[in-house]
Amino acid sequence: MSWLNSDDHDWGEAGPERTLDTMTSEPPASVRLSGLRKMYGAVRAVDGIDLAVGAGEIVALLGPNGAGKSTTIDMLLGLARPDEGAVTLFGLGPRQACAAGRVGAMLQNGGLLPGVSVGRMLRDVASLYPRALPVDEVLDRAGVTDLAGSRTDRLSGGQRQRVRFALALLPDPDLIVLDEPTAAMDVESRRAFWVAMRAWAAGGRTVLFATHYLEEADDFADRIVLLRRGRVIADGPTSEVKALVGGRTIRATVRGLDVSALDELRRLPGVARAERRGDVVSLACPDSDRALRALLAACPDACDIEIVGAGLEDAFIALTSDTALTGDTALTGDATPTPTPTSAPASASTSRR
Ligand SMILES: Nc1ncnc2c1ncn2[C@@H]1O[C@H](COP(=O)(O)OP(=O)(O)OP(=O)(O)O)[C@@H](O)[C@H]1O
Repeated sequence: MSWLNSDDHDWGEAGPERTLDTMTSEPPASVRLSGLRKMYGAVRAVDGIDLAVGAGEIVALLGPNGAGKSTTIDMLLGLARPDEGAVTLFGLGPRQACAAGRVGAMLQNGGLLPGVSVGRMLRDVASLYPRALPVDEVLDRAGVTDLAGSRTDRLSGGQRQRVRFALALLPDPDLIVLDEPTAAMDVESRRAFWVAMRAWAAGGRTVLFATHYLEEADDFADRIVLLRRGRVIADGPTSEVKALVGGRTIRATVRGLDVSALDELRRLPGVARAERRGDVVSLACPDSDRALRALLAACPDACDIEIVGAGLEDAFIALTSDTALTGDTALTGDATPTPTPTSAPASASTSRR
């Protein structure tokens, strides 16, 4: 794991910090980020992130390229120094928490010891932890028993990822942090990875992972934190993040619809946008009940009607697109209500900057 040879990042971590966690009798959060900022030259990679992740939560960090996910994870693990703000893991500084074996990490470019077998590397690394799982068990859990005798520098990209997963499990951590864990895996490996991950997390352990695979976040995470330009723009249960972009789509077959009739559908109450493909119209609806009543009144012959919830993909694009920032899109446009901390569901929060 990269922090094992991260001497170049040795910037003198302080002892346990006096955070809210350490000043109360509450058990400390698995992860607490307070006012984190990081600049690379003129680039604001991370621009004021506050985040608390409780024990047993599975949190997906989502965001477009360059949103600041990897930089956040690097600071969280003590691999990069924040310009401002603080990180605590279980009430400890990140390097202390990692050294104590409380944290396992799987990074995009985390190195593997070269020139040794996978089994040998795991045994060597295990000896560095105060309490490590037996190597055979880790190989089995990560599904890489067949790779135990393979040299680490002769693995494929997907195999390397699975071995990195084994390394992350090795200290029997309470928290696993994963940066795009399945990026190089084929479909079968990806499926097997998430099965193994679920089994591991079922014991109430905490998982924080960055991904571009929205389906993975939807399938696996309890909570989604959406980043854009180094800031948190939405944070809440998956279903609530989806709800932030305003509801549902109504699809119906309406025969003989011309352009002016489509314009009329766009103006129906409860409808934000209308599109047509052949005879099938799709209406994006912040208020689908109202929209359906209006559609049936306007087009009594409409048939094959279906109503579907907003997908995570829609939420992701709407919340992170450039136009979302300018305030003229589905997030803030005329027909779709702007999600704000008061209009958003109780436990979801958003901020627009
Ligand atoms: N070492 C670095 N030096 C200079 N700029 C950097 C460095 N690391 C990251 N950046 C910049 O900081 C910003 C955030 O990058 P980061 O890698 O954290 O984003 P990300 O959300 O992980 O992106 P991706 O999904 O593409 O991996 C980007 O603009 C990136 O170019």
